[in-house]
Amino acid sequence: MSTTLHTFENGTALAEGLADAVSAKLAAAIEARGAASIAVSGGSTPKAFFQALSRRELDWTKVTVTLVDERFVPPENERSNHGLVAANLLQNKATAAKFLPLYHAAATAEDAAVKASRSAAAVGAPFDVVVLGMGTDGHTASFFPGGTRLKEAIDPATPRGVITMEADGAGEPRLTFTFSSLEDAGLLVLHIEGDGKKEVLARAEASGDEAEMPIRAMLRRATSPLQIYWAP
Ligand SMILES: O=C(O)[C@H](O)[C@@H](O)[C@H](O)[C@H](O)COP(=O)(O)O
Repeated sequence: MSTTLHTFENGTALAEGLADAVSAKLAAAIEARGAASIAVSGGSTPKAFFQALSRRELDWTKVTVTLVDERFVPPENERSNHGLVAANLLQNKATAAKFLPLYHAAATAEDAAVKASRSAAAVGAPFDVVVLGMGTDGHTASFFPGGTRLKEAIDPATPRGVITMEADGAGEPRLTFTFSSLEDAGLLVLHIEGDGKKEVLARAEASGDEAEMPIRAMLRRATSPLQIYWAP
């Protein structure tokens, strides 16, 4: 498994550079098979990237956008990643894209995960683009240290799909694609910003258990080369 570090002078330059790389990959997929798929992460980091990507000239009607993970809340909840993507990515040119939610108004997070797995089965196998984030605890997606189903989530033998996850620090129950759903994306990206996250990455790249810093599963075992995008 290989990683490549792409360093930018600031977040704005990174957002534009990442939007260029992602839109090129999506356009190539549309050219090759008439469709493209992208799974993005939530959190605070990706907002400027989403806004830059939303302005790129693409046949967005052929693009399916989904989430790497989601909090088990409806889109109108301020914690919703769907809400974040709707407000920042599904705008401008990208308004025409299809969105595939992970959250479903179901009795339990487990019921929602089953529905999300079913609807996602026809989309990402593999995804054309996956953009991961990373928490200061070394989690990515909803692969949290101490997570209820972490071992299952990062096990390469676990099938593609969406599973639930609960963990201290995760807030609500989470819905997350499994490692096997994400690690072979056509373009696999880790987007982090700030010196603090750079230090967390350095710790993750050192020796230690994947369970301690689950981003290590991607750094060590992803099939696709991991493109790390960083700005101070
Ligand atoms: O739902 C989420 O929170 C994300 O998918 C999560 O994995 C995120 O990428 C990291 O927590 C980093 O979040 P920040 O960008 O806010 O640091």
